[in-house]
Amino acid sequence: MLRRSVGGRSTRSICLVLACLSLALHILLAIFCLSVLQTACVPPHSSSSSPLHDPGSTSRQTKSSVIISNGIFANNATEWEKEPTGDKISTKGMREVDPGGSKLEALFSHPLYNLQRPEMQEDDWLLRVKNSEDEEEERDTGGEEEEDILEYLKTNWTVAAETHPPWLRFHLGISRWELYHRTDPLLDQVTHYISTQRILNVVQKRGGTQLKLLMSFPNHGEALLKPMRQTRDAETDVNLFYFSDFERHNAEISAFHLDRILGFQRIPPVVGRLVDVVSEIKDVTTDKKLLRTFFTSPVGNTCFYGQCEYYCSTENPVCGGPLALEVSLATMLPDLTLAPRRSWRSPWRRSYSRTKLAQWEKDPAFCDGVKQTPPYDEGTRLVDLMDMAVLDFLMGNMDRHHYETFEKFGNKTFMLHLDNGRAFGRHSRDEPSILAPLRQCCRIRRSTLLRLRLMSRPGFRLSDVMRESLDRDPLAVIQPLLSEAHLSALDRRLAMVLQVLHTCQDLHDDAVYDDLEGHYEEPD
Ligand SMILES: Nc1ncnc2c1ncn2[C@@H]1O[C@H](COP(=O)(O)OP(=O)(O)OP(=O)(O)O)[C@@H](O)[C@H]1O
Ligand SMILES: [Mn+2]
Repeated sequence: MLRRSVGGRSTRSICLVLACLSLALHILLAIFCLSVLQTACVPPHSSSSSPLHDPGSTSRQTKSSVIISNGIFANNATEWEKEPTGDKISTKGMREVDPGGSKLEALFSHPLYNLQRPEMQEDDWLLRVKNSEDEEEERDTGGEEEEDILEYLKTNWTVAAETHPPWLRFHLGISRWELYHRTDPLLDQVTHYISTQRILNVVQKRGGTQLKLLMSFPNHGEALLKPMRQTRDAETDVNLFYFSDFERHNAEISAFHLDRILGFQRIPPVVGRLVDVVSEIKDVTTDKKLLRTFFTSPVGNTCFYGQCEYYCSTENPVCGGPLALEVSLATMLPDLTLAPRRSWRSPWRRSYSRTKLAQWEKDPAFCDGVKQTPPYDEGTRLVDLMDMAVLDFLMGNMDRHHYETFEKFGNKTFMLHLDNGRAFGRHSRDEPSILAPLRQCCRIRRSTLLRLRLMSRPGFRLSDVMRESLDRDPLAVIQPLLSEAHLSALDRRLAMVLQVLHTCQDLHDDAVYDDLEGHYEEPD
């Protein structure tokens, strides 16, 4: 009996020990599984989640890279050079895309987006830190309006760069080849600055045809405001000519994101903001002509219309709801007194007439003449035009009558893609005539071609990376900046661009302008 009870107790304790052991093993197993799962969920580049920040990108150079002839260059690009059309591209030489991860990060981590910059010479920067001689000169030439800014620059350009306000660092970072470096964290700071800083003053901006406001912030920062006039989904009326269409604030924002995704960096940073039409415009403006146009609508919304050529009337008011108004804010470029710009008429400019056709619409060989005409006869200007045609076709922008360049750089520089307000008007129709430059010239930068092909692949799909990029804009919490219909139009149009390029490559040996030729640098 005693023995049985002793035997029973020891069996019970053995069972207890076994149970504890099994429990401990299960807990260990659970901890292990959790940690493995968690690791699998961490995106390939852990990052800050701030808008537009490009994680893991603060270092400007990648390990294996090619230096290229006209200024730009790539890693392991040769793998790509041999590839035919988008759908046939192999994954050779490509970073694996984590199916659950960020496609935008995967795109921006790709070697084609981490091309090594050429070494910058002093005169490749638009502005330079000043010395006392420059200051003297400026005192003599500056206009009254600019004096404040010049005074500010004079006293600040010599101090440590970190103390410069973001807008000034943006200006100081403009180079011969691009407006900003895509991986520069400054981009985040400048958009954050203009989307959050107190608005000190508002005046109407002259030039152009539609209402635009110039907003001033502390530390002399400035931004160009375009207001929301219609809902995101409102498609342009089919009976409206391109030159009568409303400008859209979300088009300005989306164009900036698209330009950056295409790898161009030719549009100044644009960000959305919700402004209070009374406390942030009416109460602070010193523009009496603007102030006179404020009124309260029948439903109690505060509205205004300003003074301009198109749509500045009581019938076309810009209204808060009742006070909040969605706007786009574009970072201002350096003042023209500091960095004069040249405006160029686009060879493929439309006629801006209801009845007349432009020369390029009548002459299929139009490009032959353009190719022989300066500045398109040498350097990268012609391929820059092609890049712009691709950008405009993707976003349906028919309003590219002019483009600008910085005078300082002569013809050896990039083209600014300003004024994108008439883009993204229609998603249900594509406008093939915007691709006329590409179709007629059959010329494209290799780096552009390869990036376009990359974005036609599911892992880097253009609509997906655009959606993700636009989601980082402050206005995305109200409503996505572009509707799904506009996003899928991007994919459809990209396929059309690639088709045109495919045909070009079949017909012409010189269709691809090789900006990626060069020698590999061994990883260090
Ligand atoms: N970010 C910017 N920084 C400095 N200047 C700018 C900026 N954006 C536009 N501008 C200047 O302001 C002018 C007018 O801007 P924009 O072209 O956007 O206006 P618009 O009313 O749409 O013009 P248009 O009627 O000619 O199409 C431009 O030609 C350009 O020179
Ligand atoms: Mn315009």
